[in-house]
Amino acid sequence: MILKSPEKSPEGILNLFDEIYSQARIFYLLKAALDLNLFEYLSDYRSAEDLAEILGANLILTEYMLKILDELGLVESKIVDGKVYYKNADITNIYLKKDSYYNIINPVYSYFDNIKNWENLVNILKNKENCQNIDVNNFFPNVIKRMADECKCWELQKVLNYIAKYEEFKNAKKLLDLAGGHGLYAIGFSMLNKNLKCYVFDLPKVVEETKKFIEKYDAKNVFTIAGDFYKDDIGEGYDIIFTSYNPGGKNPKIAEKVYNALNKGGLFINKQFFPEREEGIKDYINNMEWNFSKPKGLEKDRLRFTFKGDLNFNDYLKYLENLGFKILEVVDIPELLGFECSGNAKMIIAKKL
Ligand SMILES: C[S@@+](CC[C@H](N)C(=O)[O-])C[C@H]1O[C@@H](n2cnc3c(N)ncnc32)[C@H](O)[C@@H]1O
Repeated sequence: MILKSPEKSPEGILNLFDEIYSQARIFYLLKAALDLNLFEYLSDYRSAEDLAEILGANLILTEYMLKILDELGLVESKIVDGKVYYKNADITNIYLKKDSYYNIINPVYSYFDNIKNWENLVNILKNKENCQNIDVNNFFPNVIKRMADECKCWELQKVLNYIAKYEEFKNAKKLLDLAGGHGLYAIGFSMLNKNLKCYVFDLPKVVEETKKFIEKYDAKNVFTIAGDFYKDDIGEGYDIIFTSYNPGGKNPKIAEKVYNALNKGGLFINKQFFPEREEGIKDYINNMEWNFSKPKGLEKDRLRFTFKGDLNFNDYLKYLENLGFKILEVVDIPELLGFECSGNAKMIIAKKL
């Protein structure tokens, strides 16, 4: 055996592990940087010595960490008298510093939480029920805080400004944000149209959080309705029903409820993921993760962001038309945002005839 090579070289296997290991190391380096509040100290240029001292960290490791963060575009460097100084890049100041209104530190930490499931994958794989015993009422109050931080720094403004151009919006008096969670869309709509009364419908424990956002933004024309949209009445007489990333957003029964609750001539604006094809490893990983848990009260289907009873995109549009909607527009969300994001999100704008 010792004199005979195998038929194939180990290059493929070694490179695969090496590449993945490098990415994993960067992942944990970023976690350490955030755990140490490293970016909090780099608003202005500092040397590695200075930073190591502040953090109580090893100098050589701090130097390498800064070089890596520089390569990643999170800090920038300058050399003065042969000495290197580092400070945060602009995007780091905007998104990774605690005092920035737009910081997304909380959503970023969900990566560090979720990776624990992958460390525990054998157990998850062997637990054939794949059940985490949380229910929607306890799960969503945290999810929506993360989603508020995420949407408020780009998607929220893009969507609000897009919808504000509609005459139907300008003339609207009553809007429902169905499964509105944090309520930032409703709050934003109420700022764009001062004559509009906005209602955020969501689960009882979630609307307790919504109320905190309403108070924070001093939104006098935004109100909450606690309920379960599968079982409860969602109200009536709305000129606009908006809904975003709502588990019922591809469900025909919810579409019918929306139709009945809208005034004639009113708009149904539905922003959802329509993941219809699996196109490779990223989709497989995301869909695998989606199947790690099944919170009680959510009938998840196999693909990420899909639920039992959902219609696919084309059938959903046809269903809306059969109900009596005219599809005015379908907006491609990555196009609206100006960058690619996974999940094939679309915003359907339909008018009740
Ligand atoms: C993914 S979050 C979306 C939040 C917000 N619309 C956004 O786009 O950022 C889904 C929302 O649906 C709500 N939800 C889930 N099931 C619900 C139900 N049966 N009745 C009412 N709301 C529900 C959750 O509480 C949560 O606020």
